Amino acid sequence: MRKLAEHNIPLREASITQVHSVLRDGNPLIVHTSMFANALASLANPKQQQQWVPLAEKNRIIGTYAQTEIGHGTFVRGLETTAIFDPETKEFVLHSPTITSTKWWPGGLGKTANAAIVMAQLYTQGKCYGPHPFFVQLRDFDTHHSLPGVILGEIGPRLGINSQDNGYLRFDHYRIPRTNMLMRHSQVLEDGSYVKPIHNKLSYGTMVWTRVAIVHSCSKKLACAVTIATRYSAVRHQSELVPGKPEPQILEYQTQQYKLLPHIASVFAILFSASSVLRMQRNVAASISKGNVELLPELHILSCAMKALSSQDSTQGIETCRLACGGHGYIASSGLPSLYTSTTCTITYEGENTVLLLQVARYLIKSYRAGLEGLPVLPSVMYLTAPSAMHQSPPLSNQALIEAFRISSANLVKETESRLCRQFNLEQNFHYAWNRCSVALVHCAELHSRYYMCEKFLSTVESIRASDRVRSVLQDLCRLYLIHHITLNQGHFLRSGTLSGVDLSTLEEEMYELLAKLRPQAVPLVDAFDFRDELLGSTLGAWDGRVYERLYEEAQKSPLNKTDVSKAYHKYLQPLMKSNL
Ligand SMILES: CC/C=C\C/C=C\C/C=C\CCCC(=O)SCCNC(=O)CCNC(=O)[C@H](O)C(C)(C)COP(=O)(O)OP(=O)(O)OC[C@H]1O[C@@H](n2cnc3c(N)ncnc32)[C@H](O)[C@@H]1OP(=O)(O)O
Ligand SMILES: Cc1cc2nc3c(=O)[nH]c(=O)nc-3n(C[C@H](O)[C@H](O)[C@H](O)COP(=O)(O)OP(=O)(O)OC[C@H]3O[C@@H](n4cnc5c(N)ncnc54)[C@H](O)[C@@H]3O)c2cc1C
Repeated sequence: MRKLAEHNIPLREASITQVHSVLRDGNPLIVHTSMFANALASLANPKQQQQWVPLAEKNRIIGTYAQTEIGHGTFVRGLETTAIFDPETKEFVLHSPTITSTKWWPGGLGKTANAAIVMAQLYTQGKCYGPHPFFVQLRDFDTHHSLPGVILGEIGPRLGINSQDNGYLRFDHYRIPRTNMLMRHSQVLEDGSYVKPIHNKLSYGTMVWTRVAIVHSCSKKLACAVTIATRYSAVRHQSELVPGKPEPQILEYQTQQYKLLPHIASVFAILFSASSVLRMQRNVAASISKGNVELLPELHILSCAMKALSSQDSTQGIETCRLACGGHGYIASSGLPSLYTSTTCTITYEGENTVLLLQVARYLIKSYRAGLEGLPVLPSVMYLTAPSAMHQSPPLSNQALIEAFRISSANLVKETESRLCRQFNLEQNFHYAWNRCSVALVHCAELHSRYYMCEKFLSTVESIRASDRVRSVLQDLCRLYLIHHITLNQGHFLRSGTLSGVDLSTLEEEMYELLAKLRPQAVPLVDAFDFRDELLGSTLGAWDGRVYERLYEEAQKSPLNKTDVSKAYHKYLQPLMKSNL
């Protein structure tokens, strides 16, 4: 918090800085500095912002975002917590009517937060208007005791991020003033009448914002992992590449280069996509302020697509980096296990990936059908029904590969839409037909998302003007990324006829050449990420390469090494050894 103040970083921008990496196993303030701060900024009206934002910025109020319940995370419309307006007292009564309505998971809720943005079903004048956000004080601001009518605690140990005190929360007819409903987009007036928003998903805005922040954070986490594994691979010597010759750096092995270099490339692909979505988010936020919500669906879909792809890629990349470090990758002091546990959760939270990809697929199918009917569609999906442009670029050039992605993606959407129609004819029910096609629909969403990411990588690299040599290295890296993802998805390109078997062999050959060409750039590339050793927190990945010394020094800090003979010897081992069991 002191660092944020020193650098004049507003609270709601903290999550896209490295500040939360200071803590190794989750940050109890991350939801306060990200979702809570953003919810106040985007869902509260100006008067409410004046009331709460300064207190949140001074950390008098520490908040969380309490939406998920034990019974429902994905299906937000299914939330059960109620907020019933009482016109007599001009208050909302918050209540948790069932066990499944217990709020479950919010970060920092267990012990840290004294307030929350609570998503609850709004009832007024006897009618339910769906989930809405409310500012709710949970603990006394001086004593930190939970308030009467509020029951809360921590949910217990998790796979990782155990310092984040994820919590549970129940309400027992807990009253809050009417003015605690966040009223920027929709309102309940004093007489209980409801004023609806200009778009009924504006109250989900904090989720959209967080998905964009997650994309950015995934590129940082993956950058940490590739830095550790690449530096280690330059220090580690093992086996013989040529019999009788000295043991080479493991980075000399082609298989090791294949494990690391595509993930170094992936850091850039995710980062450039994150920047593009962030720009769009800022534009949409500005438009919403002027009452224009036209681009909100596009932002929602793009943020779902990029959150899903980046969380999946970074998690897989981090695990590959851990495996690439052999046994030493499994030790906590390598930093890789905690990077993994703090990244794999991004696949689940803020919208489980499969669910988000199905949102993307729904948009693709709707846009494809609209395009066929000649109706207007938004820019990112115009290509689904636009004429093919495959032959305009030199064969297998970067541009041709992007076109191959585009056409294959359009082809897969077309094929899946036909399957959906056939299934609909059999089932006579759209929802059952949709479910029966959902694996294929997820593949459509993944290929569309990959196309977007590849396109952003290429266009960003080509726009670099500062240095020819930097651009040249990044061009090679981008080329490797494109070819790598084509080889991983060969079937789609063969099916669409955009690439032949011979093309794929040629590209594969080029990929192996690129691995060798980029090998000397591997260490400089990760050094350029410029992580301080303190932030990296890794015995394997420190700048000076003193891997073995650091591993040995770190082992000395193990509590078991405080004494030569442990207590357990006297208590258990010695009796066992003497027991003749
Ligand atoms: C270290 C990382 C850095 C920063 C991160 C900060 C903090 C990190 C720590 C922890 C964070 C974790 C926090 C959480 O997890 S909070 C809880 C998050 N929960 C979710 O994300 C729930 C996911 N579910 C949903 O979002 C939705 O319910 C849905 C699945 C997307 C939609 O369900 P569905 O039943 O289909 O839809 P409806 O609700 O009826 O919607 C119909 C219609 O609306 C469109 N839609 C949906 N959402 C939005 C939106 N947000 N904006 C605009 N439009 C939206 C939907 O596409 C559909 O449109 P149609 O035109 O097709 O009808
Ligand atoms: C570390 C962590 C931190 C979190 N922090 C917060 C927080 O601060 N605040 C908060 O409110 N919440 C938080 N959450 C909750 C999180 O947002 C939810 O766990 C997440 O949205 C997934 O919902 P769920 O758990 O209900 O999973 P479910 O939706 O039950 O998913 C289970 C399975 O069902 C599948 N499924 C569900 N619906 C569909 C569908 N329509 N079609 C196809 N398949 C489907 C999913 O793909 C998945 O495989 C956190 C969770 C974690 C793990």
